[in-house]
Amino acid sequence: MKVTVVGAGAVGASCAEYIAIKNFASEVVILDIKEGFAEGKAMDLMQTASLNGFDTKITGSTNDYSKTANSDICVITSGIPRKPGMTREELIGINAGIVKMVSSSLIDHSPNTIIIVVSNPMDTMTYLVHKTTGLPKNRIIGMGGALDSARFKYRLAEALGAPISDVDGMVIGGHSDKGMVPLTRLATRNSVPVSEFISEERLQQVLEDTKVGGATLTGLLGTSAWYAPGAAVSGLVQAIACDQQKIFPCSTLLEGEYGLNDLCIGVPVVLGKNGIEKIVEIKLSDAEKAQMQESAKGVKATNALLEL
Ligand SMILES: NC(=O)c1ccc[n+]([C@@H]2O[C@H](COP(=O)([O-])OP(=O)(O)OC[C@H]3O[C@@H](n4cnc5c(N)ncnc54)[C@H](O)[C@@H]3O)[C@@H](O)[C@H]2O)c1
Ligand SMILES: O=C(O)C[C@H](O)C(=O)O
Repeated sequence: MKVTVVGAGAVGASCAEYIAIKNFASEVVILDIKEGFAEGKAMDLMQTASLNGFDTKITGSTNDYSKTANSDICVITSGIPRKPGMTREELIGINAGIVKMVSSSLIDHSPNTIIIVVSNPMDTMTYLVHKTTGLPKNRIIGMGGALDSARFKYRLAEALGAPISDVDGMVIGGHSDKGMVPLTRLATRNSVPVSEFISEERLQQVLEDTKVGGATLTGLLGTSAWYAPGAAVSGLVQAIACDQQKIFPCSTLLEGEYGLNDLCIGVPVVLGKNGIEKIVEIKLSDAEKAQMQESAKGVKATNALLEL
């Protein structure tokens, strides 16, 4: 199993590290445009192999896509991150050009690959990869919901005073400060609805904190987060590489599902060896449906800025 990660920055390196530590891939290639940067990150990571006990071979490449040839899975993290006070949508001007160029170069060398899009604004970048590559929809996956759900569980556990492993919950919708739809109605502590343990008001606070999870970290760090994003990507890569048939909320092209068309947005999907094996349509309440419609409006407004 060969995995390419484009972008050796904070998220790309974290993602490569988690993939290696989980020890399911034979090879990870990290590629970056900055001279020597990917090679340096790859060497540093390889020097953790004996310490962390993995056999995955990590190599770096300065913009040489021949090194990525025949990758089973490619992850796109190249592009600029936001700074405090910015929205993800403001990154479109620079990141669209980068993602377009990177996705075509990847496909030139790995025509059968599955692409995971991370660069922001992620839902729009995922849509752009569809328009650029024309790959079947099961082979283009946007990562956002897995991260947002992890943050939701973190906030739920905090509110409940419970261990995170006792908590389950999912965030669907757009990966944006306003567009996320944390499904509080379906969140549970060991199968019991969380509303049995905390007030509606506290749950609303959890929802609000979850939606601005990325912005909160950007304010603290001065740039956006990388550990949880890297871990979330590695979870998707592992589910595909190991044909786990697990459900994750991912951004995918909708063609009528959830009453939405012609956009990529986060919904639950089953991930396995073919990428997106199935879009899972769960029954939403009227309020949740309305939130999804609103979220889709936001994503479509950003998509409209693309020069296709
Ligand atoms: N979808 C998500 O949940 C999620 C989570 C975190 C970050 N992100 C996004 O991921 C992107 C990367 O974030 P980061 O913190 O790693 O940024 P970073 O600046 O640390 O790293 C980005 C890297 O991309 C490289 N790059 C730029 N243009 C390139 C090109 N044409 N080809 C190859 N490499 C190129 C840069 O040299 C840099 O090393 C940002 O757009 C950020 O908003 C998304
Ligand atoms: O918040 C960001 O800009 C980066 C990423 O989308 C995140 O949610 O951490």
